[in-house]
Amino acid sequence: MLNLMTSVEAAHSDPAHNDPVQGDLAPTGIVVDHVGRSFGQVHAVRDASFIAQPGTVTGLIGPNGSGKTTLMLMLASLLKPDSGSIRISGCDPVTETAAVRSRLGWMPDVLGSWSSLSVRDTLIYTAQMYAIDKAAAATRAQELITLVDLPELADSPTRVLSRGQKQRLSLARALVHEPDVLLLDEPASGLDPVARASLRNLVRRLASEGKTLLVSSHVLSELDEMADGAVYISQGVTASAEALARSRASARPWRIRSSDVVALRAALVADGIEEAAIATDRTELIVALEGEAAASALLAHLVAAGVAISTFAPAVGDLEHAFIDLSSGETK
Ligand SMILES: Nc1ncnc2c1ncn2[C@@H]1O[C@H](COP(=O)(O)OP(=O)(O)OP(=O)(O)O)[C@@H](O)[C@H]1O
Repeated sequence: MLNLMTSVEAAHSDPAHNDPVQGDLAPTGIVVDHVGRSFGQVHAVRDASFIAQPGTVTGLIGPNGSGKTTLMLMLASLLKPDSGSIRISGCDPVTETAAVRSRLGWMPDVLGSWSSLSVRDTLIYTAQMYAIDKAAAATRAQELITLVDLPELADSPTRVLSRGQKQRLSLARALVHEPDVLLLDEPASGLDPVARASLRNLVRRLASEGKTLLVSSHVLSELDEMADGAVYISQGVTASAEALARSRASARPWRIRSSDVVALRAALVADGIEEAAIATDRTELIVALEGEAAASALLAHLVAAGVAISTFAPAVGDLEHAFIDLSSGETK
């Protein structure tokens, strides 16, 4: 199961959190400390703090308009924060822009591509922009074409690519210079199930190579499977450790299946769950339970009562639960 919110917890529970950059933490990965950015009267990001460690995948989740893209643009050195500080592999995107860009790969949610260039030439020219010589750029382009599975389209102009194929080219482009830190904005958008599975494998592989990945997505089940932790942002503010702890302990629906639904229902009622609080979803019963300990205790009681249980699992993933729970309340 996902180790929910470890990244943001690290930032909020660290004694040096008031200034994580000056604390004991090694200046690697991504360190965001009380960052804010407004556009006129619109406070797109008010107060964002978190740490994403090397070798991990961190999800960035939040409702529409909560500041995810603005935050990513600041991390990518494409937008200057009004307040706070950012470190990418120890470098400041504002004062050490070139160093940050050489260490960071950015996959935007929509690929701005040169439509008449081929996939291969797009990658070669991108590599050359990072001062990779032509021969090495051609070799790197071929490696990436294989990696993201675009061999048939390698020499076609990018304008013929489908949305999903453009996503794969965008990811390849972000990887051209072998960055330490990767920002992926909605990477699974437009991908079919097979391409999503290979994206997930690739993301995990990049993390196992020691890279730091920050992935924003609205497809929470997708993130649940690939992320080690997540940062939740709402109205430009990252969730506090207290809000996350409350969310983890709050009631969430569990799905229970038995070949004998009548016996299952009776056992749930005998365990103190009100009849009205038991929902039915086809062959399964759904009950709200507060935390893992309550779920373990109920399962033990049902088994001890002799009910044959074939499914006992959360009805929503960790991230979806946190998202729904945190969206319904204050984040700070
Ligand atoms: N250049 C800009 N000028 C004015 N307002 C902006 C600008 N960019 C973003 N905003 C506003 O800042 C807020 C945060 O936008 P942002 O795109 O960062 O959200 P998001 O979390 O990425 O949203 P979504 O999930 O819908 O992609 C929104 O209210 C948006 O309208």
